[in-house]
Amino acid sequence: MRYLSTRGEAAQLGFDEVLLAGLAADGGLYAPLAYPHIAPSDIAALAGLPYAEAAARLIAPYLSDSFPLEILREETEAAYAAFRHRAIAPLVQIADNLFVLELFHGPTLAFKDLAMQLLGRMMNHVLEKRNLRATIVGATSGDTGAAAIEAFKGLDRVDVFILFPHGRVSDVQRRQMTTVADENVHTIALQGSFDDAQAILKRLFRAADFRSRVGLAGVNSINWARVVAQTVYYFTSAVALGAPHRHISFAVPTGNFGDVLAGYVAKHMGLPVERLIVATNANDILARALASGRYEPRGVTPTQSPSMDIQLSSNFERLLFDACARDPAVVRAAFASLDQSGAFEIPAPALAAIRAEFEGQAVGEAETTEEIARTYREAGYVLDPHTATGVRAARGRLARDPATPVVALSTAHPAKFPDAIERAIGLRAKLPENIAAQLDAPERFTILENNDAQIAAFIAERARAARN
Ligand SMILES: Cc1ncc(COP(=O)(O)O)c(C=O)c1O
Ligand SMILES: N[C@@H](CCOP(=O)(O)O)C(=O)O
Repeated sequence: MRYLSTRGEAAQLGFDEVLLAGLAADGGLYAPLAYPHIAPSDIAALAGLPYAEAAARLIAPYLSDSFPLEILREETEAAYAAFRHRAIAPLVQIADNLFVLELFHGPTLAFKDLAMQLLGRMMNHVLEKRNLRATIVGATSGDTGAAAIEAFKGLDRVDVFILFPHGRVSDVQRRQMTTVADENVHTIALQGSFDDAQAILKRLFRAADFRSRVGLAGVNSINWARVVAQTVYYFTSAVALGAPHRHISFAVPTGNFGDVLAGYVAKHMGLPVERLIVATNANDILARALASGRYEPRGVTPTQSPSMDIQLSSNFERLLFDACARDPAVVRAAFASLDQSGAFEIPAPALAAIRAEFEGQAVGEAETTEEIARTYREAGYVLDPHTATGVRAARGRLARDPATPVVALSTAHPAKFPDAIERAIGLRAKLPENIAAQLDAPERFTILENNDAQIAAFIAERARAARN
């Protein structure tokens, strides 16, 4: 498989290069030349397979020769071996035709582990094969950072730098990142929002000198491998509910648009997906853009679902690219307009194509709290506040289409957000014991200003790859 940039001005690359490249040199995101087609009989054959085997079969068509199926199988098996649930991503029914897909049984209690545990192994494999070092820089609104640190800590070939918005992640999320003692892990509390952190990251990728000096690599959903690994649970959950013989809708708590994009990719690989419901919190740019056709960030509002406190959703660019018939000039014009005037209009045919597959719903703070309380009252099930936005949006969909099952992606364990849970149902969700114990270790992080030069200097000074 070869990959091209959404902005059309960077070289086409193979999978290994895309895995290490992160952002394309022209500022675009890599997308495969075509989505591989999985035949209905091959989808049906996923039923009953271990998650790791399903992952190997679905990811294999995206790779290059350096990853024969046997190596990929070893890596998927190792990636999911330590998950706390045998099914890896189990489904729980909470109402008629409404299912929660639990994606929080990995080591850091969020859906990021499902991709990151594999990405860490794949990246290490390519670095070893090429005898390279990498400097991973990641932006996080709370969960990607912990998952990346867990996946890459202690690896000799990698240094990890994570930028998180100072004071805007939950205590548990911050401690998951800052209590890790490994020397190759560096956490930066940025005086700014997640959007500021991601903007810095993208500018660092475009600084050619810095990029090559430190061997810059990215593990945000900028990295195509993250998106591909996230397609797997759409397949496994849909198959458990009767796909390919039945259509399924998915409601996805959305911020950077990586998770719901994976659902879209799964659909374009052949999975019968009825609707993709983009659930946002009060940071509702995606719901507004789907309704009005205008993509216009309005500044980030802090909420009880902090991981979704995002306005500039990186992966929307990949969707726009497809929706405008893969014309990179349209994508370049849209992002030039965003830079210059703070907004862009989605061209009418692209908007129609997007609306044919997606719908958006913004879920406010009071509704989120209400949803946690309602689901607990009616089903005895505790939702985390991110998942609650998805469940709320799923109920809206079911009111319009009661016949099609809706899977709401549960993106985090409720114990990561104990205050929100206590407010809603008066109970404090408990962390698994091994995780609670780790979080008591001393914290280690550096507060830095929202300033590219300062951050680049901090990274260059500490990155071992810069010293070779
Ligand atoms: C718990 C949680 N839910 C939802 C999201 C949103 O996912 P995405 O950024 O892929 O849209 C995130 C962050 O990515 C998250 O950490
Ligand atoms: N919500 C995310 C934001 C980054 O998303 P990513 O999927 O692009 O890594 C977080 O928790 O950090």
